[in-house]
Amino acid sequence: MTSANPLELGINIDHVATLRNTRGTVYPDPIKAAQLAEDAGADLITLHLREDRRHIKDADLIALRPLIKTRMNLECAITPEMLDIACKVKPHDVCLVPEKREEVTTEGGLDVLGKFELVKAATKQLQEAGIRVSLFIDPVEKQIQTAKDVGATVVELHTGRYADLFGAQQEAELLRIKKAAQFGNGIGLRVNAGHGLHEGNVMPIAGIAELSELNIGHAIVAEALFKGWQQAIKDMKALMDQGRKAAL
Ligand SMILES: CC(=O)[C@@H](O)[C@H](O)COP(=O)(O)O
Ligand SMILES: NCC(=O)COP(=O)(O)O
Repeated sequence: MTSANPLELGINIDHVATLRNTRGTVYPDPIKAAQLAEDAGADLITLHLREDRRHIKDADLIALRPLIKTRMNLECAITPEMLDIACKVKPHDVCLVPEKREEVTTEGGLDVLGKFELVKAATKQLQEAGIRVSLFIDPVEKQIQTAKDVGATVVELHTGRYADLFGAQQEAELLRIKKAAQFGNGIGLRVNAGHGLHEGNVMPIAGIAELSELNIGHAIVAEALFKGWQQAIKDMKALMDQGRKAAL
């Protein structure tokens, strides 16, 4: 029997801020969402400070940092501005993600291979500030190995393609993610996963014993509209536990 890594749930609060920003009100408050999420069992809070600030604002990040009881995982692009902000705010983790202004949401993983020196320098700068660095990458062994080569200790596998597929194609992508997680674990990396996960597709991903953390946001905010924020988080945790147990 495979001994599984404990599986943690990171709640991404980006789209609480999206709803707030639609009218420029102060509600719903992403800070309150983060605190309620932690009380409901979230193991960490993830937030993505995008260059265009379409949802999370600098003020959200700064206000939340001292209030975090679990762990803050800041997602950001590799730019001097973002690295400077990260080194000032000092979240527990930074997950470096690719970013294009015109994208609706993150479309793919970071090309660590193609941006080796840039990623290596950013990783070093963040680690020297005491921040653990994760790289958001596609489930590709060469990208995982290169993540290790640039000094990252964590990778987050992009599950967006898995989320968009169905049937045999989704099964094939699930196997690709599983093999990537096994490879990453095998070379000593902490392997996380995220993007596009929801109640209907999370269990098979949770069943991958080599994964340590799932970051989920959009679908939780959506479910919260019908069952409430904390119930949506508790239900997702329960599905993750079921998925993990079913695979052992
Ligand atoms: C990196 C990732 O998949 C998400 O965490 C990211 O935050 C998606 O961007 P939006 O939250 O802007 O959709
Ligand atoms: N890194 C993935 C994440 O934080 C949340 O992605 P999503 O669930 O909002 O698609």
